[in-house]
Amino acid sequence: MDKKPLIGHTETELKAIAKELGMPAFTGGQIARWLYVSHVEDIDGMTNISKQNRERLSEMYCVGSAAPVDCQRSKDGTVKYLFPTESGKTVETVFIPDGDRATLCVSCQVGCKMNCLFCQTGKQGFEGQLTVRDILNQIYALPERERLTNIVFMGQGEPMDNLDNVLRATEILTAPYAYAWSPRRITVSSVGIRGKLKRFLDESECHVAISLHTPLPAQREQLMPAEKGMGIMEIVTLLQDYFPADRRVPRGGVEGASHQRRLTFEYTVLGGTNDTPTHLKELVKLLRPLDCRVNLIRFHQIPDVPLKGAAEKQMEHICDYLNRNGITTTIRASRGQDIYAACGLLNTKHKEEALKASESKASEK
Ligand SMILES: C[S@@+](CC[C@H](N)C(=O)[O-])C[C@H]1O[C@@H](n2cnc3c(N)ncnc32)[C@H](O)[C@@H]1O
Ligand code: SF4
Repeated sequence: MDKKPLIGHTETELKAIAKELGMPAFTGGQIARWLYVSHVEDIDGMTNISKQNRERLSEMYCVGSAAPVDCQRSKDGTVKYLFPTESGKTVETVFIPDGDRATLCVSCQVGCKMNCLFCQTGKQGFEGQLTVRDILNQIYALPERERLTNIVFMGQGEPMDNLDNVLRATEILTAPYAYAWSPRRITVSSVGIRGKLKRFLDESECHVAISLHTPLPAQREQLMPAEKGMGIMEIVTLLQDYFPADRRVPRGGVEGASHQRRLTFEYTVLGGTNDTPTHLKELVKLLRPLDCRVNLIRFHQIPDVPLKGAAEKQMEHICDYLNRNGITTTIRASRGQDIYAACGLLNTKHKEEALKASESKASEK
């Protein structure tokens, strides 16, 4: 029987495991700290637990961390890792240092069901959910772990489609006994899924990002089939209950001074597709009732997709227009261009190489 990983369990669950194995419940608390504070590599390293109890624990459990199996380094310092999952697949995680900040872009699924036209992970299709251990291992086994200041769920997969595990992972990241991060250092990005988005808004304190990409529902449906399940109008109506416009910091106030939860809309600018004057006007109309900001993203070209990015001047024009019309907007710095930091590409390369290797092995036989 394979040993079960301890990473991914909350303190309460670890106490239950300890009790089940005939140990005092507080041993579960000690295990939680060895895992999420000390990041031990094996159970033997939990030295304030008796040798006998460590041996008992080791009969059924292991720590469960696994180092990345591949990585690509950009000349701008961005590093893209490929982490193994419990189910034997791989997912991407991108480390993005930026002055005194360092953001980790984590994955929550292997592939994705949402099939957005512009996304390489969407092309991959859905191959499975990440477990809580898989999500946390991207942090636990990250070589730059101690430098992290922010985490964004903007890697592979749709967080609302693996909500229980995403909530459990963020619970451990923010729990005082574990990572003790403020939820304001974590952003969860979603296309919006009916029922799940509301549950997330009610049960989490983390920042929210919504992938918008066009204010026109019919066009959004073409770019993002998830629009059929929960349309952008319904998303905005729901968000008004949590981020009403009158919550905004008044002009002249210090933006970001309040430690409120933040709502951001992500808008990948596609030249000639979602950057016309009509789009800009509709964007302002759509977002006016909300206390939100917009993040303009440069499109990372992916193979066989007839979409293109926009020129730098056009990105700046959109940014100015939205800001002039009262929507706080920024352009996301493009990082790791030389290593294809756009999600999905390292995983695809890894799979193609594995396929080639197995084909050439087969032809040798
Ligand atoms: C990969 S998704 C993961 C989180 C979630 N599934 C979502 O769509 O919000 C994170 C962001 O990357 C954007 N994205 C996907 N493919 C892209 C590409 N080729 N170029 C630029 N942005 C892209 C998505 O639109 C989304 O805003
Ligand atoms: S953009 Fe997000 S939701 Fe759409 S296919 Fe990619 S990962 Fe899935």
